[in-house]
Amino acid sequence: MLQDKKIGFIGGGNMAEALIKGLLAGGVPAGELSVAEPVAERRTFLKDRYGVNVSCDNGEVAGRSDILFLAVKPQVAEPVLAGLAGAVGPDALLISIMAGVKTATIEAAFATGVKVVRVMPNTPSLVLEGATALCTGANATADDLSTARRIFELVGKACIVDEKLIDAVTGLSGSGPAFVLTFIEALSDAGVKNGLPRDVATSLAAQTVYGTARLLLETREHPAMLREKVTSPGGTTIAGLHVLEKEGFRGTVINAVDAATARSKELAGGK
Ligand SMILES: NC(=O)C1=CN([C@@H]2O[C@H](COP(=O)(O)OP(=O)(O)OC[C@H]3O[C@@H](n4cnc5c(N)ncnc54)[C@H](OP(=O)(O)O)[C@@H]3O)[C@@H](O)[C@H]2O)C=CC1
Ligand SMILES: O=C(O)[C@@H]1CCC=N1
Repeated sequence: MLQDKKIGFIGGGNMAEALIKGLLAGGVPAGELSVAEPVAERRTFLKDRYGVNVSCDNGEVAGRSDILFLAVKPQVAEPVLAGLAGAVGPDALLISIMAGVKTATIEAAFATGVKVVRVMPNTPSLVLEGATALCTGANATADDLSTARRIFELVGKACIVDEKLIDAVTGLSGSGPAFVLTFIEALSDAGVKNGLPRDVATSLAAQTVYGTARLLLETREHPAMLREKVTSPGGTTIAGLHVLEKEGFRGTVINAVDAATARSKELAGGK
């Protein structure tokens, strides 16, 4: 039961907040959650908003956690892991959400046998609509993986993948919200260019993306089949689709996900 576990976070940033919100919504008592965060204003915010325990001491939070989230930027992984080495209990489960950082790198920083689950969530977890993929390191058990999966199912959808696919997940769904938001902003700009007020344009653009995603998920039809139902012969949609194809829209999207995936692989080297 998650309710019986003490859960800690190293780093109290955007993703930690999204997960805290989901855990609370899932019935985990605030008193069981602790966050180690260096910035005093951020600690005050998290304590006041969510009622969680806060500390500026990573070791203190690690020492009292059955499940410990590693939620700092990958660029500070090395010193943070080194600082935690003696503080993590022998049965603790480490759940890393750090982009690019391999389970083997985390395991190497701790005593032999440390249990690590590596996860790539995304920011819609904040509104319980996250998309997450998880994989295990060398020592985490099937039970550990299912505990971690249950946590991420509190904040959205979760699936299990091999660790070699986590960089691709990072490029697609980890970074994906930024790509989708850029698309929504562009749709809104286009509406404004054609005379719509900004608030109307942004609301129409966001609802169109949200509604289309739900249509796809709920009908389980192929995207091309659903697109066909929008596209009248000689109509407006085919005129727009022609421009997207001419301008290389699909190739650009594929290149963007490729670049994000490649960057995730680079982060493994600590760069
Ligand atoms: N944001 C996203 O969409 C996603 C992020 N991730 C991964 O999640 C992790 C966190 O990202 P995100 O929440 O966006 O980042 P944030 O910068 O919002 O959060 C990281 C937090 O950790 C704090 N911190 C810095 N150094 C330390 C330290 N030594 N000990 C404890 N805390 C420290 C930071 O403080 P300060 O601000 O002072 O540096 C900050 O508050 C990253 O590894 C990222 O790759 C994964 C999926 C999606
Ligand atoms: O931009 C990043 O590096 C992180 C990882 C995935 C989303 N944000």
